[in-house]
Amino acid sequence: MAKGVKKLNQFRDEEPTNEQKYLRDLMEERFPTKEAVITEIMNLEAILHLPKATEHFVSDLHGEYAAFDHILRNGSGNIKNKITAIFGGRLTPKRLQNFASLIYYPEDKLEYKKHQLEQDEDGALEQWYLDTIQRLLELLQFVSTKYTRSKVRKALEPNFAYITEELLYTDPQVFDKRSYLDQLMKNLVSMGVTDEFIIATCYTIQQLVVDHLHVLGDIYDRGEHPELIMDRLMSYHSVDIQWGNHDMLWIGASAGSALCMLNLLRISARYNNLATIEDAYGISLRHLTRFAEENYGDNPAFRPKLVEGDSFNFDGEGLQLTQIQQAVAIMQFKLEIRTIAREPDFNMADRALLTKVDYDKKTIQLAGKTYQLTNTCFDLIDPKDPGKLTAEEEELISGLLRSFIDSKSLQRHLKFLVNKGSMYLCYNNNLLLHGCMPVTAKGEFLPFKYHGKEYRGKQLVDLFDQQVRHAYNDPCGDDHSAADLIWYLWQGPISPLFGKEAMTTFERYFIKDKATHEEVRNPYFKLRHDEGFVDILLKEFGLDPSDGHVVNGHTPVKRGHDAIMANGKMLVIDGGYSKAYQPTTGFGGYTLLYNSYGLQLVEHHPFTSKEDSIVNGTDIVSARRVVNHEVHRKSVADTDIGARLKENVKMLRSLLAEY
Ligand SMILES: O=P(O)(O)OC[C@H]1O[C@](O)(COP(=O)(O)O)[C@@H](O)[C@@H]1O
Ligand SMILES: [Mn+2]
Repeated sequence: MAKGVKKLNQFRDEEPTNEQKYLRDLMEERFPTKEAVITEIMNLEAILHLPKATEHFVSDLHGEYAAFDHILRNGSGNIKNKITAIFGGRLTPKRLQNFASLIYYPEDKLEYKKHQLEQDEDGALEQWYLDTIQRLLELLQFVSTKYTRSKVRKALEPNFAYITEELLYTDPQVFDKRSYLDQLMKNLVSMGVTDEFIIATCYTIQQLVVDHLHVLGDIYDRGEHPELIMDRLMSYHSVDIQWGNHDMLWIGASAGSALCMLNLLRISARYNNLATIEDAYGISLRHLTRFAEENYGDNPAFRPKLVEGDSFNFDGEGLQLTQIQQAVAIMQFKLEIRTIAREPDFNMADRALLTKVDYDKKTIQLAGKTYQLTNTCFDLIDPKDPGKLTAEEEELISGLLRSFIDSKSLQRHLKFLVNKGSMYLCYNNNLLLHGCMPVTAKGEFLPFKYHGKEYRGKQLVDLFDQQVRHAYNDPCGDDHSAADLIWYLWQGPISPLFGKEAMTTFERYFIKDKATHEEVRNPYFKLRHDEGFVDILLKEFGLDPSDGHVVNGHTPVKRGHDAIMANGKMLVIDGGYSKAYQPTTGFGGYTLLYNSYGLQLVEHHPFTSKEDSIVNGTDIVSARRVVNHEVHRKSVADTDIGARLKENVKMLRSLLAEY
């Protein structure tokens, strides 16, 4: 115990918990003198009065790295807002936009500018550098005002921290200081580091404009580069993730669920993204490809989906993908029978579809009706035991599963996804959840029976959260059940991440009647328009309905359809990044910003390209809508971090009383 500190505080009403005692001990060690305690109290009290920092919400990234990267760089339009706030009226709209794209893509924009202005003989480039540095400093100053100096320092590139602080905090109007500042600027030029300085400052501005990022799930599947998104998230300054149903497939594969792995392989073949698995994660698909080529032919139902820019030749690469998709789909349908049989709690016997097929007549019985099957590819199915894998399928699956578990690059990403992620998150009185909370038509939380106990509402998502971690951390355990539960999260009828009665993949491949393709949504999706229902949901998670919101991703919102529901308490922000879904949604999707003034929904145009932004200054923010405007501007004191700081202040005050 530090010198001069009396034995534990006698004046507290209640006996402190072990955790409180531990924290106090730590505090005593960190602040061993009265002066140190006073300084820290003053520091924390000052922080509590700063404006609340900006949170940025994105969702359903689906492997679309370039679009996601752009949205991070422009802070969903927040950088442009700040630029307009300072330079509006001083710069033309074109110059504002050019300056914005310098901040988004500093390296490329600098090259472009140099190339553009180098030929000018009257020193245009030099003037541009001078103006640009001045403007950057002005902007940096503006975006720093929300933070303590120490936080700003942490966001600076260490090599330029000293010089930036001098430039930032010295008043150039004071005459004596002016020559000092001029000298600093000259030094930047004479040492040939102006470009580095500009680049570093642009990234610092990006970092300060958005303090914290929430990713509401579905990072993986459908798009080309989920692995680049994961790398970007891993180096982002502050982020949390709520898992999506697609993310579950990847976590499940690494937790030893063959069924999850087969689903993700099937989707990867369908969207022509097997390169992610082979090149980014180093998992060889040679054996699978050979097996598929030997056993399957062309089949119109299994051809890969074309997105803009794709062109297939259906007797080459396209045929190979068609063969792989069939091979994997059939193994998937076989394994579904086994899993459904060994997990009676899942209550999914009606989805063991291969057991309902008449293999001679090529028909299936579904809900008492018989349907003709088309485009079948059932040669490797034993009609007497349709769940049985052939010896080669068996070997193929176990080899692939081993490779998923052994892939170091994949495990690096998934470990981060599991550790930074969760089923849901309560953050600053908002509930963040990818899909839904399964309910009855009356809005009562649906029970899920698991190993003899019933779970519903918050308890249910907590159960899933705990089991996902358990399965991921013990991928080779004998007990299948936690890994099976991850698959249940992908397509189970009471999965909060799926939110539909059944996934009709089989029907879409083999049955013409479109009525069988429909996936019936849980009543949650209707009820979430109702304010009373959203209030109940918030209360279930211990949040205050008068101030809280629920944020969901998962369901693409069509342009013109409202993403703001229940009197502004329910917000749905499926990003719409997925190129494959843009023809349906008609635009680039929504993101959300939450700053000290309130929440804003941001609408995006589909992303074109980085080059377009650099050369033409194209931005993708199309409109912003205020969800709510705080009557009193929110400060750090009103946030979760603020609540923790207040606790610390309380503890420090009691410590002070004892010195
Ligand atoms: O468009 P695809 O590739 O056929 O996938 C459709 C499947 O994806 C799902 O929509 C799930 O994905 P989302 O979470 O992106 O909605 C299923 O409900 C559906 O069966
Ligand atoms: Mn989803």
